[in-house]
Amino acid sequence: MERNTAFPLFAGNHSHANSTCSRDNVLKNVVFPILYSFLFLVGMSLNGMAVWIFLRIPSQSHFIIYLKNIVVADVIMTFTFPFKVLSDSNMASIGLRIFVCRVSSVLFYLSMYISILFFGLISIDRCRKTLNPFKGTNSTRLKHRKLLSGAIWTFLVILCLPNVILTSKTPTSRYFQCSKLKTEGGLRWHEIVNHVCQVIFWGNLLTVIVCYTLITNELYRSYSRTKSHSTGGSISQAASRGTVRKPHKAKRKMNANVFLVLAVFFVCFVPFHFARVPYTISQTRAKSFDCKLKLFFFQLKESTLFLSSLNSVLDPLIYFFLCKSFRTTLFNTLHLRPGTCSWLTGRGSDTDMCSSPQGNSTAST
Ligand SMILES: Nc1ncnc2c1ncn2[C@@H]1O[C@H](COP(=O)(O)OP(=O)(O)O)[C@@H](O)[C@H]1O
Repeated sequence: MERNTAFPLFAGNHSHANSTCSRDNVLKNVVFPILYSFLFLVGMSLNGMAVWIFLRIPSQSHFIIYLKNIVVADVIMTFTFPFKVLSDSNMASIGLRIFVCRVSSVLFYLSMYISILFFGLISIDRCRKTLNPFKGTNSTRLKHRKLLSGAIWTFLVILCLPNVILTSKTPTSRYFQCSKLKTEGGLRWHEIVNHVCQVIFWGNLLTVIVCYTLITNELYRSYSRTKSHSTGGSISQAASRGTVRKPHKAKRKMNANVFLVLAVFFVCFVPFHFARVPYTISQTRAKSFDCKLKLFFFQLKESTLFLSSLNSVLDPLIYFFLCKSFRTTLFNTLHLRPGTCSWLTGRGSDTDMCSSPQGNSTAST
C-alpha cells in the first residue's frame, strides 16, 4: 500500500506508517509537478499554435499528414499533464486519482506510441525522398497515408481500451498504485500491452536507425559530389565571387536539421523503454521484488517518463525546422519577413520535408 508521509498536510492517519517504501518524496510530490506544470503551459502554447497553423496547411505530402497526426497526439498528451500534477502532488481526490489510472495515464501512453509510430513513418518518408528524390506523390498515395493513419489510431485505441475497462477495482485506501485497481485480467493485459509497446518502440528505433544510416550515406555521397564539382573547372570564377564554400555550408546546415528527428527520438524515448521493462515486471510479479527495488524502478520510470513527455514540446521544433510551409504560415501570422531565421533553418527547399512532389528537392539534388 502506498502511503503519504512526506507531507503531513496530506498524510492523515498514514503519518505513523512505515515510510521506507513510500512513493512520496520531494521529487514525485514537488519537483515533477512543477516541471509538468511548466511543460503544460509551454506545450499548450506551442501545440495550440501548431494546430492553428496546420489547420491552414493542406495535407499535400506524406510528411504533413504524419505531422498532423503527431500534433493531435501531442495535444492529447499535453491535456493529461494537469491530472498528473494533481495526482502526484497528492492534491487530487480519490475519484480524480482513479481517473488518472483509468483514463488520463492510458491516454498519455496512447499518444506517446502514436508519436513513436509516426516518427518511424517520417524516417521512412525522409529516406524515400533522399534516395529517390523525383518520386512524387499523388492523391491516391495521400489517401493511403490517411487510411494508414486511421488504422494506426484504431489499432492503438483497441490495444489500450482494456487498460481502461479492466482498471475497475475499488481502492482500499486513499493512496494507491494504479496496478492495485486492476483485476487479474487487467494486470495480465497491462503486461501484454507493455510487451507490444516495447516491440513497437524497438521496431521503430531499428527503422529510424536503418533509415538515417541510408540517409547519411546518401548525404555523404552527395556532399562528395558537390565538393568535387565546386573544386573543379569553375573554381577560380567561383572563388572570385566568394561562393566556393556555399554548397558545403548549406549541406552541413541541412544535415543538422534532418537529424533533429533522430535526436528527439533518442532523447525522449530510449531511456524510458530501458526503464519500463523492469518496472512492468515489478508491477505484475510484485511478490518476487523487494519493496525498495520496486521503489527504485518506479522512480527510474517516472524520471524517464518525464523525458518522454518532453516530446510534446520538442515536436514543434521539428515542424519549424523541417516544414517550410509551417514556417511561412507562422511568419505570415506574426507579420515577419519570410527569410527570418534562415541562418537557423537553411534556405529554400533543401530544408523542407513538407514540399509537394514538384518541389521535392533533397540532399542529392
Ligand atoms: N504502454 C501502455 N499503453 C497503454 N496504457 C498503459 C501503458 N502502460 C501503462 N498503461 C496504463 O496506464 C495506467 C498507469 O500505468 P503505470 O504508469 O504503469 O502505473 P503507475 O502510475 O502506478 O506507475 C495503467 O492503467 C496502465 O495499465
